[in-house]
Amino acid sequence: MSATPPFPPTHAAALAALHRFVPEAGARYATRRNFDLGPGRHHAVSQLSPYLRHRVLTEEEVLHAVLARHSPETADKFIQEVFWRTYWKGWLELRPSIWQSYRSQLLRQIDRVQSEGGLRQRWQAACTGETGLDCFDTWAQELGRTVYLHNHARMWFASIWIFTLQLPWELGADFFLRHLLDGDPASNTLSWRWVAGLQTRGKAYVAQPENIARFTEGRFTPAHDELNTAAAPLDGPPPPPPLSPPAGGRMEADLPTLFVLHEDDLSPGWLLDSGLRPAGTALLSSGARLSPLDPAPQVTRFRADLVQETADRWQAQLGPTRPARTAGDIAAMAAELGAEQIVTAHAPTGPVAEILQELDNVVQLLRPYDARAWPHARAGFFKFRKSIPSLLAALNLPA
Ligand SMILES: Cc1cc2nc3c(=O)[nH]c(=O)nc-3n(C[C@H](O)[C@H](O)[C@H](O)COP(=O)(O)OP(=O)(O)OC[C@H]3O[C@@H](n4cnc5c(N)ncnc54)[C@H](O)[C@@H]3O)c2cc1C
Repeated sequence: MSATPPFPPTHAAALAALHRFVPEAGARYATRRNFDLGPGRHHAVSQLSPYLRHRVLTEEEVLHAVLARHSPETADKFIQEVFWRTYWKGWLELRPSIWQSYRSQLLRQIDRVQSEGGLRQRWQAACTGETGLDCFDTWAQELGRTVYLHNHARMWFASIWIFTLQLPWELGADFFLRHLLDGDPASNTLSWRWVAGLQTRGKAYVAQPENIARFTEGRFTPAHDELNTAAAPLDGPPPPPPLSPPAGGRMEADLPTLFVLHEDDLSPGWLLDSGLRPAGTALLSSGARLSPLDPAPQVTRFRADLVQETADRWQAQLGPTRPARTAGDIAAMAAELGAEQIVTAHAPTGPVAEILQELDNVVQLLRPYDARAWPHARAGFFKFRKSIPSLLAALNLPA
């Protein structure tokens, strides 16, 4: 197996991956998506998440491509999965305090790791894949090597981390965020909460040996006494009530403008089409703020490379460009250019949004797709799902 992950940081590679996968997005995806056959054999799923997460490809583009080939009924399962991403993002956008409390609990758990030797050893063994549990260790090492994990492996891994190894869920979410190329504040934090039983309160996801054996086609056959199969959900406070969805700002097309191209939205065509003519562009990648611990170098490099590649493709319309890591970098560039406004695509809850919040005069423009979808993310996915037909209808999909 190659040590090089199959995710070149380019739009062309993202499009090629989409076109390769589209024929599989119908019945085959529905029947095979839960099977994890191991690295190099994830052909039943799209592996588009590193590109979708950074919006090198947008959800709309992917839905368009799939529905040009399949009926909504045949591709129903795949469409729903794409909307899970949209839903989690909207849900966290309406409850940003969940991200803030995850971050502060993570700091607390990292302190514990430093002061409690036993916890530190168990955490290190889990991160390096040396717990003695064959399936878990293999997934930890696969993640380290390929910077991707199949969805089912993520569920089993998180469940074993929390219930069998009895490690704090925040440390597991952080381990994923630092190693996944698609590491995402919403999908990651809320999926870990869901496995733990904090998201759908009282209902945890507890990995079962038979399920692992079946969906790995016998690659792993953990014994019953190796896994804690009768675990109770973790206890925690109920989620706060939803806030109002973000309204999105309005730019003044005639003002001298600095554009911030950031890693949460790397498809700037819609902004340029709506009249944005920047005097210059700051290229914002927040890799270093992902975690108090060091992210995997592949993750920070992938993000920075994707931002740079996007800037190269749109170079003619961006003015002079320069990498930025902090609010101070952005403010300095705005001052040098004499910019009177800073315009950017709305950054959802997470490190990029935190950097932008440190600036005064930022206009964050909200994609119509997000503006339509996020208000439906007030409750569970079951309710959100009912709005999928109307959200699809708004996309002007092929007849
Ligand atoms: C504990 C845990 C942590 C996770 N952390 C992340 C994360 O940090 N970043 C991330 O992008 N996804 C995360 N997921 C969701 C999901 O596992 C990945 O999006 C999916 O495995 C990506 O692989 P794919 O592109 O081959 O998916 P496919 O099966 O081909 O699905 C197509 C697309 O639908 C979306 N999607 C599919 N499943 C989910 C899901 N369960 N939740 C949200 N969106 C989904 C993704 O955009 C994906 O690219 C996590 C899931 C779990 C259980």
